[in-house]
Amino acid sequence: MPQSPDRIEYAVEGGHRLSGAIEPSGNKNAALPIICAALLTDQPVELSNVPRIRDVEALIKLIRSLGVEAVWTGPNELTIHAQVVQPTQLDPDLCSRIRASILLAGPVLSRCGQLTLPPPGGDVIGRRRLDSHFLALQQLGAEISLNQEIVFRAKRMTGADVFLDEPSVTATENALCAAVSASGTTVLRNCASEPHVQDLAHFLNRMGARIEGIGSNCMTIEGGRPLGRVSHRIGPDHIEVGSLIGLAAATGSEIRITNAGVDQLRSTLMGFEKLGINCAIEGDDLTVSSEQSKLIQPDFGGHVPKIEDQPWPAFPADTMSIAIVTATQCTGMVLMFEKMFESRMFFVDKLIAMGARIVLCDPHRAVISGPTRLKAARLESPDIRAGMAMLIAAMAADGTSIINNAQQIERGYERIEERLNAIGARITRTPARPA
Ligand SMILES: CC(=O)N[C@H]1[C@@H](OP(=O)(O)OP(=O)(O)OC[C@H]2O[C@@H](n3ccc(=O)[nH]c3=O)[C@H](O)[C@@H]2O)O[C@H](CO)[C@@H](O)[C@@H]1O
Ligand SMILES: C=C(OP(=O)(O)O)C(=O)O
Repeated sequence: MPQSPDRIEYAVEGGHRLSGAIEPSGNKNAALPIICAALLTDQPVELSNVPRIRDVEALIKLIRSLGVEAVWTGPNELTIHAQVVQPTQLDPDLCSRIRASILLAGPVLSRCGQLTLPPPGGDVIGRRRLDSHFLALQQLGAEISLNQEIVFRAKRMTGADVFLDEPSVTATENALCAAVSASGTTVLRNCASEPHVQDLAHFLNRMGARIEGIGSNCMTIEGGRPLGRVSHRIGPDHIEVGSLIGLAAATGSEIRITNAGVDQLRSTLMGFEKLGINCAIEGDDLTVSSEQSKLIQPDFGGHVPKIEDQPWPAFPADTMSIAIVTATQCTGMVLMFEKMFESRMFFVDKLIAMGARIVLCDPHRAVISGPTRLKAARLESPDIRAGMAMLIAAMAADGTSIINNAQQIERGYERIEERLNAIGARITRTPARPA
């Protein structure tokens, strides 16, 4: 049956081993706030290593609708010139497709003093709180009212001592963007410090801001400094690197992940080591050899080990679905504890249908006992990472699986079928990607 061009299907022939080198794309969750932060200056901003993914394309449409120029000057090079920013009505459909639409709040408030934002969306993986955003922006001087849309207003933004109620990633990013333009000093306590938060902070400093404490949970921002022209390269996506490690291990492949950003991978590598998967580091490259024990490492005394997500620098929440599918191909038993989102684990019913032995104890905890042979299935991708987990399961399974709703995967992974096919995968995308 013909599909709408916006609905993507992957047919995945399982059982093929991958071999070769692959480079991760730029970090989705760094590119999105940095694109928004480019609106803080009326000077041109040149970005490279920008992932060409659906979330980025949606955000570019949104900033263009505000009168901002955004031009692709190369496959992953983007120039943004926000000579003017008009806080006009934003398309509710585009805003609801991505979580990152909320990231316009800090920069547009700083630049225009007002913004009316239709509700943001993003992955449907549980409640997506906005409270921390409001708490931070209000303390910096914004007034916020909620009806069908969120209305932000600020006559003047002033630095403050802000203690976030939780280390929310996007709330930290919004607060940073507001604080660099506010007059006076802001101290941002209990803030997030993920690689993408750090990347945004370094980008802002390059623009002329003064942010101290980058990488920690307390940043001090000297606001009101002039912000100008900047060139910046987006860092590698550590979640994509984790996905590639899981994929290689689950399919018994040998791959080299080049320019992997190894400095930011410690907790990810520790998580996979618990599954008996060890990567070799050479410079900034990572090799996953096909000779892995894949023996789940019990805790001392032979107890069932646990992989749990937590705010940075601990194991990332977005790598949890990948760790779950990888564990189905490992020997032993492991508890996966996803603490952040209430619905992220529900996709395991699809893995169970493929033959995995998983007990979903409650919405946050699943016990996996492996290894199990997976058989092909017809799957539907509910979100980016569950979609990637299904792609890994399908590539490890016997037979050909169909993954529907694969446009979800493409929200976060650039040309993934093309890049994996180049190292031996057999994925057919419908509709075919234009040459
Ligand atoms: C565009 C973007 O950057 N999206 C990322 C961002 O989303 P986002 O910024 O939306 O996520 P938040 O950091 O705000 O929080 C995610 C969830 O975790 C809960 N929470 C958070 C901190 C904490 O200490 N305890 C706790 O339970 C929150 O209540 C919320 O339900 O960060 C998430 C957590 O890394 C990632 O999954 C998303 O990919
Ligand atoms: C949850 C994710 O993205 P978003 O916050 O953009 O929905 C993700 O990247 O896994």
